[in-house]
Amino acid sequence: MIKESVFKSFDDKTALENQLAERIAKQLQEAVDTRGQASLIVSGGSTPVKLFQLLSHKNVEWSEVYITLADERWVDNDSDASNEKLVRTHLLQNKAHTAKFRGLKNMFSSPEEGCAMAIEQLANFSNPFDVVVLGMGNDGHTCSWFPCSKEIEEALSTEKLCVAVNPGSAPNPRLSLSKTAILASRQIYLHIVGEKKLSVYRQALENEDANTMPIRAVLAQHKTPVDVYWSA
Ligand SMILES: O=C(O)C(O)[C@@H](O)[C@H](O)[C@H](O)COP(=O)(O)O
Repeated sequence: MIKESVFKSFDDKTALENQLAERIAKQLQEAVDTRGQASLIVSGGSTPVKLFQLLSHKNVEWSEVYITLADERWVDNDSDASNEKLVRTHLLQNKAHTAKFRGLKNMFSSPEEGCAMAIEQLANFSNPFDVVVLGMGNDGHTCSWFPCSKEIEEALSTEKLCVAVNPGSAPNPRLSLSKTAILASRQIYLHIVGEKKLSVYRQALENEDANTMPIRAVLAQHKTPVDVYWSA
């Protein structure tokens, strides 16, 4: 059993979202105050929508905040499957509309071909990243580290910041930040909601193999602080 991460439990998702948005905004502004800029890595999926909306209203010097994605589906940016579209619709609004968003999807026809250009997009981001917000799937994936993909070992071992992934169990080829990129951060949050995800999270703590339970690559490490925010 690993115990490196901090587990915060909330009775309802609204309380979780309010506290997490407050904490992220504070950390971003502290980064701007201390180092002149901040970086925020966010995930797609359905879980973070309300969190994005709350964050977009926070008082942060957003024009000094660089934002990118933990992973992206290789679809057009106006597709409903696009994580960039999700971020543009819910996060880059209100006070946050001045943030410097750098997407991972580009004009290349596959994530394999687009990988180098996506890495270039990260050149201005502070190293380490200030805040990373991850989600988790019911198969234990985070980012696009799918246990079913042939690229899983590469995603968890490459020194490169991005990796192309072709998941067998989920639609669309993807481009994902690698484990190396994600762990090069000051703070990681894992944002999960519901009993099913709580049980997957518990399984990940017990399962010794990160290739079959990739979220473990984030949970079972001592380098970067991870706070797990869970609500029923
Ligand atoms: O683009 C994506 O799909 C992701 O970034 C992915 O890692 C996501 O965070 C989980 O699959 C959880 O997704 P839900 O929030 O929809 O459960």
